[in-house]
Amino acid sequence: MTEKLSDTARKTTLAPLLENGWAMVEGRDAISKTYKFSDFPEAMGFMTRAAIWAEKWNHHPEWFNVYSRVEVTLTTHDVDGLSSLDVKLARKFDGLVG
Ligand SMILES: C[C@H](O)[C@H](O)[C@H]1CNC2=NC(N)=NC(=O)C2=N1
Repeated sequence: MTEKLSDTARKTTLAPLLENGWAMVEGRDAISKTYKFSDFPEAMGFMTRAAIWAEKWNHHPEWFNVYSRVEVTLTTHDVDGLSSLDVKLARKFDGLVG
């Protein structure tokens, strides 16, 4: 059962992401990050690898791509806000580029 992130979890698990390029989305309980790549194939490579994890975990990003830029927004629609699944996916996405 997915639940909204508790205040404690926000301090312990969300805070490090917010120091690593993720930001709260204004007016929503969601986080976003813009990844920059060298070109379109690199951006698509990231999206393809990210999509495999999203599908595996049944947790899907909202995202927008233009050429080498990928803007990712994560939130959990089922709880209308952030959950541990968003933290898990954000960490995975950062790991794919790291
Ligand atoms: C029915 C299906 O399990 C749900 O719609 C899943 C799919 N992917 C999802 N992705 C995200 N980001 N939030 C959800 O609540 C969600 N729910």
